[in-house]
Amino acid sequence: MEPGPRRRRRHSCRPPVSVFLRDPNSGRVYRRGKLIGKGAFSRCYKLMDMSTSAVFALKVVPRGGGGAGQLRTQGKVEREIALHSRLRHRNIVAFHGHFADRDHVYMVLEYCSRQSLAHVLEARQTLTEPEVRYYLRGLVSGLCYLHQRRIVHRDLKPSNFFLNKNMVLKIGDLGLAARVGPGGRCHRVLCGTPNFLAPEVISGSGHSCQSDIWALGCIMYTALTGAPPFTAAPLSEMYQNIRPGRYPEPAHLSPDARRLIARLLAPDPAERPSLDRLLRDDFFTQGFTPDRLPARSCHSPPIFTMPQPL
Ligand SMILES: CC[C@@H]1C(=O)N(C)c2cncnc2N1C1CCCC1
Repeated sequence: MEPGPRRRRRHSCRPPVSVFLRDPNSGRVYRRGKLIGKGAFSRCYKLMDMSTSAVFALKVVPRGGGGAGQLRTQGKVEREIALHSRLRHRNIVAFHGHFADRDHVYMVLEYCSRQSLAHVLEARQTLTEPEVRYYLRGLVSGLCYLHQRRIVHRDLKPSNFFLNKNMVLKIGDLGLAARVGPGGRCHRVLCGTPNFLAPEVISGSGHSCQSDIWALGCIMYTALTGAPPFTAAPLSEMYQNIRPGRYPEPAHLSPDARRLIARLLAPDPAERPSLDRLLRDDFFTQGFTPDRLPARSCHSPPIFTMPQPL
């Protein structure tokens, strides 16, 4: 009997995630809540600590039954845990613990009840300049912490910027993050298609802190105009626009915003501002930055009442 064609493993035959989970390292018992999302390699759930009722986000990665793809996923997960578990910063998603059983690897992460900046952009299309200053300030602060530890994120994009109930921005998903070598570059092959690829990454010189800063430029442009700077299809045409840093001039933005975007999207990585120079740019110093945002700004433009001079 000829063996039939090997059936590709369908996702449906993934082992189930039990409702009660015990972290053997801490002894904590958690109750798994509803599924809040599915990625290519992971499923995410709401999670409650049974003894404190504290709520977390659980990221579950199945342990493969062998096979090349699984080995890569295992290495990837271990690297993400090794990197994320050592980080602690207000604008980085808190890592509360990890454990594994026969079928899965579990990561207990900070729960962000207002989802991500991608959801805000989906609801609002564009943000006001004060809101963009607010989000960029949190982003720059978290990114500074990563870059000081020689870690490049490599996949900065709105869906990786989570928002907690107080609208504090938290950089998450360090699955593609990597330590940069002494030359300040990371050449590890990227097993994901990052959104905002910098010219030097396309030309194969590898990721650096400056390629994260290019991504900030793409995010600032997208949040202010409602569309990414480089969108052409096919990919080859988009790359032809990225290399020289050619994007549609956002005419209706303020001159300070246009100038900062042009600096961040400089084709030469050495010309892009460093993170601390970024916060001293006129865009930040000449404009009002709110200390916090109202939750309603997730779906409608906030009205900032300036403190009136007495
Ligand atoms: C757990 C995965 C991811 C995440 O990393 N965090 C911190 C998070 C924190 N809070 C809510 N959701 C979070 N997510 C979502 C779940 C579905 C897609 C991404």
